[in-house]
Amino acid sequence: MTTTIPVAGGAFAPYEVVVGRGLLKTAGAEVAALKPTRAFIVSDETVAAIHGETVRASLEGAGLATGIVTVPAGEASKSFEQLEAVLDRLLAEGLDRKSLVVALGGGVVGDLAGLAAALFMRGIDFVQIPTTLLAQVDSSVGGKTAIDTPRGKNLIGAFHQPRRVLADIEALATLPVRQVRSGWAEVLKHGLICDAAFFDWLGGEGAAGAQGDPDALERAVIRSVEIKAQIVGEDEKEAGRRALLNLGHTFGHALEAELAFDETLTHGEAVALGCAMAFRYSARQGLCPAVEAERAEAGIRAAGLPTRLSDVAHAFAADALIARMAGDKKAEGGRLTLILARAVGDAFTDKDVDAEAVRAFLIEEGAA
Ligand SMILES: NC(=O)c1ccc[n+]([C@@H]2O[C@H](COP(=O)([O-])OP(=O)(O)OC[C@H]3O[C@@H](n4cnc5c(N)ncnc54)[C@H](O)[C@@H]3O)[C@@H](O)[C@H]2O)c1
Ligand SMILES: O=C(O)C(=O)C[C@@H](O)[C@H](O)[C@H](O)COP(=O)(O)O
Ligand SMILES: [Zn+2]
Repeated sequence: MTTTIPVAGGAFAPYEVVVGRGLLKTAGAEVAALKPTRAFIVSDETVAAIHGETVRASLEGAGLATGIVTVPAGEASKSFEQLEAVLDRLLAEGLDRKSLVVALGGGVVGDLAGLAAALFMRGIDFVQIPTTLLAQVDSSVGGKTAIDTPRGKNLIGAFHQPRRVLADIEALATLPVRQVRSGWAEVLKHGLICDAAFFDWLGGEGAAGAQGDPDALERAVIRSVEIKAQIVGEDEKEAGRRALLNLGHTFGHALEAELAFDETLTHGEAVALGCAMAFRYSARQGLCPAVEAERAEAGIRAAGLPTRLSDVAHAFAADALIARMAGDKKAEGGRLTLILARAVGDAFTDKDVDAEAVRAFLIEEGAA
């Protein structure tokens, strides 16, 4: 059985996210229905070795000319160097404007391949086949594509929506447990933003999902995609409500950048810690009851995710973190923007954050 979730709102061509089992094997027919001249796979070395042949055979079986380009696994591949390598390969392969890119992998591959598709001949179609939980619940939906630079996270990118998203729950069976938990962080984020009942389910009946239980994972993917689809349908380019999806990211991206995007923290772990910090900061500023910040932190920690700077083996400096946060894409005219909360399930955007209050908070949190 599959579940189909529409992503629509008028600002872009509508598309569907299909969630189900065995979708890697049937991807060929789904892609062929879009009638491309070719369907070229972009993946990373790890995913290509596990799932590449299934998808390649499915595309070929559906009569599509195909091929595959891979990048090394990991965040470091969201780089100018790998973007250039992928684009050069697409050119060398002779793809045309009616060719289609198939992004097969986690958020790194989706963001990189999506940006390559946005740039190739000024924009060609792409299909997302997300193989991590994080990519299924978040990065494959909504059209944000990007690479990092040493100056910060996702600073070079484009909005480019996929034509279709195929989220195969069976693909998650090979995912390391650390990566399952990492994706769970973005799932928890969706509950923290706007669905307190979902957040409580994730910590109760649904908690097995964080350990890889496929039924709980499927429900978590479906509800997450419903939440994200509704928000991006209203606000594709983050003029307003979409910024809520950045809960935990202003802190989280600053931590990732300070760690030079190494493996100390995955993106999901940084977001988990960032969400706990956003709730504690909200409580400190009197915007949210302390008990709600404790509820948020307990739910995140119960899933085995970090909630405190002391959980990370690195000495962070408050000023360095603030400088990173000032370079965040949400900052306007030098003012920090943070996504804060009144309670679990009730996040809001604060565009006028006092940097001195954040500095004091970071020092209370253990930054130097
Ligand atoms: N565009 C967006 O809206 C958006 C949203 C959230 C996150 N992101 C981005 O996504 C990235 C993180 O994505 P991620 O967490 O998927 O990381 P990732 O793509 O690096 O994947 C994590 C690891 O899992 C491996 N892997 C992937 N699928 C596998 C499978 N089925 N079996 C075994 N191993 C598998 C990968 O090779 C990699 O080593 C970050 O760069 C983040 O900024 C983007
Ligand atoms: O889709 C969005 O909008 C999000 O903010 C989702 C985030 O989980 C994701 O990490 C996104 O890439 C962050 O966007 P950025 O604009 O802060 O780079
Ligand atoms: Zn994220």
